[in-house]
Amino acid sequence: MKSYNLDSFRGIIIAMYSCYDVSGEIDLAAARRLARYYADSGVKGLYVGGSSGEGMLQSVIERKLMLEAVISEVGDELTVIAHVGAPATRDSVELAIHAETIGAHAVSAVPAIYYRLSAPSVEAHWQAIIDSTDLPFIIYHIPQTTGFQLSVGLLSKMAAQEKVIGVKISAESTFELQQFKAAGGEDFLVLNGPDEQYLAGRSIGADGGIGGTYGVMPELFLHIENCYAQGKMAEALKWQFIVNALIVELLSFPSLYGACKAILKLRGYDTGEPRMPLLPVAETDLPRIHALNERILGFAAQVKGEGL
Ligand SMILES: CC(=O)N[C@H](C=O)[C@@H](O)[C@H](O)[C@H](O)CO
Ligand SMILES: CC(=O)C(=O)O
Repeated sequence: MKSYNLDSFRGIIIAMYSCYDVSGEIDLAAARRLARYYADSGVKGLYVGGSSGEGMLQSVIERKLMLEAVISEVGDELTVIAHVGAPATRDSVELAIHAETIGAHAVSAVPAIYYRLSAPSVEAHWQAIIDSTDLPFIIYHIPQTTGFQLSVGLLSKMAAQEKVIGVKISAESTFELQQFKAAGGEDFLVLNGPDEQYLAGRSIGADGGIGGTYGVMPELFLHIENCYAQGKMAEALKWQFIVNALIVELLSFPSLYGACKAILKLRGYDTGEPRMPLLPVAETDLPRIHALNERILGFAAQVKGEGL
């Protein structure tokens, strides 16, 4: 049995976008405002500095600042998971220690990127992070970007440790998700990564999800989760399909994060542009962003009207 409160990690956790000012520097006030917006939306938590959070495009100091802004605003209300993955183990360890010092609820990390690493190397990397704090640790498995295939064997070995409470799986195989759940056991969390498969992942064993597009439509994912929890599968599926059409549109822009940030800006949350090499939305695409935002807001109002 894990001694951590696993329930605080079950549910909808937004992979939060980073906030920059006009010159591209971390914007602390904007980060606090965005975190507040999310806390008021009713989600369970925030995942800071991951893929959507552009942690890999920031310096160690910038990553600390972004996390500090979020924790100071919502650390008492939401579960805050600090993604500390970095190419160098020592940077990850520094970030993990900092996260613990300022009150993060868990740390998480991808395998060290860039080098093609062996499983023992990835294991040692993760172990150094785990050993550096008393915080629970969530593995971040995203082979399509890291190139590292996490085996069920290594997952099982990691999951046997008290501090390793779960895995966020962004691979698109729900079979793999189910195998990880089976290997980890009941008190090991499996968190769904691909937002397009939230309901599929949940149905086959995921305890919740961490996703980037949740950040522009938290109400819709909360609704899918509520429908699922109440056994209303047809309704849950209907909304997953609506969400998927929206995600397909989001993915049609030069960068997904640029599109999501442009939508947030329309709602009064200016988080700046994504960092290069991620592309912002072009001026000529703004009418399409506007229309997409209206559609999402319309669905959010509909869901609110339906209650549950
Ligand atoms: C690479 C990436 O950003 N993955 C996110 C997390 O796993 C997802 O939330 C996607 O943004 C989402 O599923 C859209 O494809
Ligand atoms: C974790 C995740 O979904 C992301 O960082 O985008």
